[in-house]
Amino acid sequence: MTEGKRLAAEKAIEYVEDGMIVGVGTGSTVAYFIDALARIKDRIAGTVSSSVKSTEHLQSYGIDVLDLNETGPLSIYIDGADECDPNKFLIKGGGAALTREKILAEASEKFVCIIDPSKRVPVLGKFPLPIEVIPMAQSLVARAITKIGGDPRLREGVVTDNGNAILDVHGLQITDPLALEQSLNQIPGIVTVGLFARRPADIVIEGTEPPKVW
Ligand SMILES: O=C(CO)[C@H](O)[C@H](O)COP(=O)(O)O
Repeated sequence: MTEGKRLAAEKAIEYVEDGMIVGVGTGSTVAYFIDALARIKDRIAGTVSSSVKSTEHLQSYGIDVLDLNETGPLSIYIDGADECDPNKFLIKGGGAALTREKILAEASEKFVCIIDPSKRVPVLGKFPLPIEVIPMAQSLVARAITKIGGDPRLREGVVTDNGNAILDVHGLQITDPLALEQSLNQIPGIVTVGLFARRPADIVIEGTEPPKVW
C-alpha cells in the first residue's frame, strides 16, 4: 500500500509544468508527492495548501505556500482520496481536510487524484463518508443523516483546521453520489460533504508498477 502511494505520487510530478502554482492536498499519499515536489521546487511558482499539515511539510522544504485569494485559479491540484469509483467520483476527508480540499479542487483546471490500488471501488460507501459540521449543529445533522439510513459517528478528538467537527457516516451504499452530495449540502450546519461528485477528479493515477493513468 505504501509503495502504491509512492508510485502514484512520483508519477504525478510529470503533470507539474514549469512556472505552475500547484494546489496541494493532504494525507500520506500527498506527503510522498510533497517529497517529490521538493526536488523540482525551483521550477514551480509556489503552492497553495489544503491544510496546516501540508503547509508545514511544504515549508520544511522551503517551498512557498501562497494564499488562494492572491493566486486566482490554479492550473493543477494534486490530492489523494479514500475511495475512487469508475466515474472518478471520490470520497475524501479521512484526514479531516475536506473543506479546503474541495475549495482547491473547485479552483483548479485539472484535478489529478493519486491513489494506491486499494482505493479503487465499484461503488462508493464502504469507507465511512466524512462530513464537516459546525459544532452546534452536530446533533441536528446526525438526526437528519439517520433519517436517510446513515449511521453517523462523531470523530472523537478531531477539530478541523476550520474549528469544526467531523461526522463519519457508516452504512451508506452511495449509488448516486451526485444526488447524495447535492441533498446533503442542503442541511444547515453541514460545511462540507466528503463526496467529490459535482467536481470529480479529472485524472486518476493508480500506484501500480507501472502506474495506471485513467
Ligand atoms: O481526503 C484526504 C484528507 O482529508 C486524503 O486525501 C485521504 O484521506 C487519503 O489519505 P491517504 O493518502 O493518507 O490514504
